[in-house]
Amino acid sequence: MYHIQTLNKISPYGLEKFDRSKYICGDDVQNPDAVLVRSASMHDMQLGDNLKAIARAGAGVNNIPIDRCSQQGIVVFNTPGANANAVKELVMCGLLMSARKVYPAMDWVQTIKGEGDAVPKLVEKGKAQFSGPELSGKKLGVIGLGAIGILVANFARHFGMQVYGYDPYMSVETAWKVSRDIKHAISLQEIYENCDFITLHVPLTPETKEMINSESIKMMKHGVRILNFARGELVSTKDIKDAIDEKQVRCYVTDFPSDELLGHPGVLAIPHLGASTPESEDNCAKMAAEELIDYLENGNITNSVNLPNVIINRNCKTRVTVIHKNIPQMITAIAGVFGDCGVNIENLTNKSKKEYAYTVVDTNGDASEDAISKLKAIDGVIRVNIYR
Ligand SMILES: NC(=O)C1=CN([C@@H]2O[C@H](COP(=O)(O)OP(=O)(O)OC[C@H]3O[C@@H](n4cnc5c(N)ncnc54)[C@H](O)[C@@H]3O)[C@@H](O)[C@H]2O)C=CC1
Ligand SMILES: O=C(O)C(=O)COP(=O)(O)O
Repeated sequence: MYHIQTLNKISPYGLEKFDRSKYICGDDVQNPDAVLVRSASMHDMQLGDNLKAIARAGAGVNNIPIDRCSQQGIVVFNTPGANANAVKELVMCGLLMSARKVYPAMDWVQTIKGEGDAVPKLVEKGKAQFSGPELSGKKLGVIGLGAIGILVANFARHFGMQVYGYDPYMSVETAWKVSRDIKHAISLQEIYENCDFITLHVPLTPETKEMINSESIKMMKHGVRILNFARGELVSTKDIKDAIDEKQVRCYVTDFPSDELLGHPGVLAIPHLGASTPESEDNCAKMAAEELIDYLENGNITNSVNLPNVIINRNCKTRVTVIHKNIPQMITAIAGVFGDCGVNIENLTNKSKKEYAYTVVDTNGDASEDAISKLKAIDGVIRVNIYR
């Protein structure tokens, strides 16, 4: 039996992928083979020796100790694009809310309840304080043109916005999806200096942490509106509050409220609802479950953030997979063990990702305990798994 521990509420649509004759799933599962998680922080968690994989049903993996996982040979998956449409739709709502004063206006209109027949007149009188600009003709800067950024950039054109996109790491495959009308910004400065609205769609990394700070805000247009549906730590809380107080920033829409931001005028705080739609929860859970199942049962890796993607049909009696450091002589050493044990290799695949690599060996022979011990003893080998 495989044991799957869930750390957040995971859509049943994903959980039902696990065949109950082979899998036990639940939040109380101990010593799991794999963990299914959304935003719960795993940084302070012990990662047991039996743990082989973690699947993040979602995009951001900053809640997972990736380095520790790699060192322990734990494969970390995410579900690229599975919640992108949900986030895009809420970003559009955020854009509208940052311009038109819908939220404070709706609060205000409730205060005239009880005024009877005077309500329509009071509405017409009171509405003047809530006028806000249109999006059409304004410039939107999209930072990060991944699954979400591209959808946001392409959609915003339908609001009549002029869109600038910035992503120095964009793949060619991704570039094909960007509409031709989107201006390719070659620097962040170009976005900061030109745009009336700026929306962040980058992962939280040491490079992007607090990328919005007093220095970057200084370069922006007076009265800029900033949207953050990516991660709270991308924006310096102190600097954004100061910039709002100085009217340099007109509005900050964030899906990641902190105590200091709540109640601050000019901040529109949303309780991390970007991916909270049934459609996206289903998509993410299904994709995450399928990734775990194919890894646990076949050793195939799809959408891992710390190991290379390796998907090979299984048509041999035995598969042995090795997670190891990406250093010279590993393939020779691994193949040598099979040779020494008299086992013929039918197929050997090796792929690497940064400091780590993955080797899959298929054979019609058997992998003896002796062979497995020898593989584990190779300097640089982190984990060996057998699939029969
Ligand atoms: N509010 C919510 O509920 C959700 C938030 N997110 C957040 O949004 C982020 C983006 O999600 P996706 O678009 O699905 O991820 P993605 O991986 O498809 O796209 C991220 C893009 O950012 C780019 N990038 C990385 N560093 C950059 C930098 N320094 N400057 C400019 N571009 C840079 C990458 O090249 C990539 O194209 C996630 O990492 C997560 O933190 C994602 C889903 C839901
Ligand atoms: O996918 C992401 O990065 C998200 O932020 C979504 O988080 P959630 O799964 O809604 O807790």
